[in-house]
Amino acid sequence: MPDFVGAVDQGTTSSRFMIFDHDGNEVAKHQLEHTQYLPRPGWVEHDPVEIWERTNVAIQNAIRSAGISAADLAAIGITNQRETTVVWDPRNGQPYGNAIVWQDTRTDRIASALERDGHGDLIRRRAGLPPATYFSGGKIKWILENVDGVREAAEQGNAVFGTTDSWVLWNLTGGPNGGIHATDVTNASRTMLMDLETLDWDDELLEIFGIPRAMLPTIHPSSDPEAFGRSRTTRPTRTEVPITGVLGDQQAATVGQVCFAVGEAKNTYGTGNFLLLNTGEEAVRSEHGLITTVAYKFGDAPAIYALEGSIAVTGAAVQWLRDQMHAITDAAESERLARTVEGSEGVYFVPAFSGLFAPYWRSDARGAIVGLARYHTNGHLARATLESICYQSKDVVEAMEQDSGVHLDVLKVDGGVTANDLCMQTQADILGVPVSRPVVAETTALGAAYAAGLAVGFWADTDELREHWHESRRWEPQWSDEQRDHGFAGWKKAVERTLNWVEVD
Ligand SMILES: Nc1ncnc2c1ncn2[C@@H]1O[C@H](COP(=O)(O)OP(=O)(O)O)[C@@H](O)[C@H]1O
Ligand SMILES: O=P(O)(O)OC[C@H](O)CO
Repeated sequence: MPDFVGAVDQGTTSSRFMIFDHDGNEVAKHQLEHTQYLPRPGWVEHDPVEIWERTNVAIQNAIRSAGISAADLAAIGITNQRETTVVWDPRNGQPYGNAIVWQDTRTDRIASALERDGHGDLIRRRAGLPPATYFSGGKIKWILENVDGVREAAEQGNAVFGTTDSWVLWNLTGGPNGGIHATDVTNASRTMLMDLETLDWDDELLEIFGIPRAMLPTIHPSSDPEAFGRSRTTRPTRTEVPITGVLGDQQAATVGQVCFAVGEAKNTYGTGNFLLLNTGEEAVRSEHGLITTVAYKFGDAPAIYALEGSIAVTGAAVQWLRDQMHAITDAAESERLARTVEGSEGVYFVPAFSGLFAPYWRSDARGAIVGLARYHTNGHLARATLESICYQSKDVVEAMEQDSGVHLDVLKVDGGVTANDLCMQTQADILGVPVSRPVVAETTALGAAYAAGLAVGFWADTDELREHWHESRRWEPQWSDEQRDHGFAGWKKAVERTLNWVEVD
């Protein structure tokens, strides 16, 4: 058996390839950002060709920097930004336009029409999701209705859909020359088109959206020794490596954080925040604004479900400070700037750039900064930005505790923003529970590697994976209850101010 497992992490801001050893330690990594296209207010796009080319370069470079060859990889896993929708021509690999990213709100009218036409309950019941701009179904419908020739092409089998896992997998396994058009249950559970119980595309949902089944990838378990084929492009040796794990990035982080028992949860802080709570073999329905999703399915074992609190804009608010406001020059500077003041002193920033996701699901919300006086500085704005990440997480933790009855005694965290010490301390203060980060912070790629490695026997079982998890850092709450309650009440008031801002009907 080769000594390593590789993982593609095709994220919202970058694509990376990571190589792990048998103990789950990082051996090598190569990461490349891709362009964020913001052509109109509310629109967010990526160029699928750029994503694939950069992913491919990241794979080659990571293998080279590890000083190994592709033959040393026992398997490859793929994990990805979920929901982001690519439609392409399988005859030549040409996409029909840019990918519509999960944060994009152009489908707000489609989402509200689904509710108005009485389809909301069926979608919630069968797919576990509220009709929202976030999920892929509306994005596919938008492309079919707005991009010339795509509907006819789809009906003839010349336009296929995939989230970026499928796009990368198809290219990695040969593209127009026999590429495999597939996805896994976790990614399919983000489309509004899959029945959570049968784990297959649902004809009634496809009918509602007007999407031909022929466009859709085949759905497989997240960990499978055969279904995803072999990588044909892992140069320099061109050795074919089996691809045996595919799962959405938040589900992968759940696996990487070894949340294998009912009641275990993690919160990932990237472009957005995503808190997932393992609910076992039961697809628990939320009454407090969370969504029901597949956490993972390993081979023939039953699917494991999760309750998820998805937040659209967290690290992206830091990117906004950097790229749009030019208040900082890099993400880490947000911490230095925030430390120039003692606190946010009444300023709240609600970054509802894509409306509000969990637990509000309000596509009519837009961003707001409230509580400003002439006294305030960009230091307060930076504080309020970091606090917005933590207050939004508090909203979903509260919803999760109400839905599940599980009271978190510690919050396991990971993702780019967890490098921000002040933000993590603020999170512990606002939640009133300790926050804990593992040694391997790249839990997303690690989870994809675990799914791939389990399928080929590189790791025996989930008990073995548990042994790899070690805490690197813990933040203890320091605020008084009064301070915490006062701060959260202000946040709730600020959120109110953002609602009903745009017309979506
Ligand atoms: N030190 C930091 N402080 C605050 N935010 C940070 C810091 N470092 C990175 N980020 C944010 O983390 C995000 C990237 O995290 P990552 O986990 O790579 O995200 P993704 O998987 O969504 O691409 C960016 O939005 C960036 O603004
Ligand atoms: O790429 P990330 O880490 O921002 O994750 C994006 C989510 O998968 C969107 O649902």
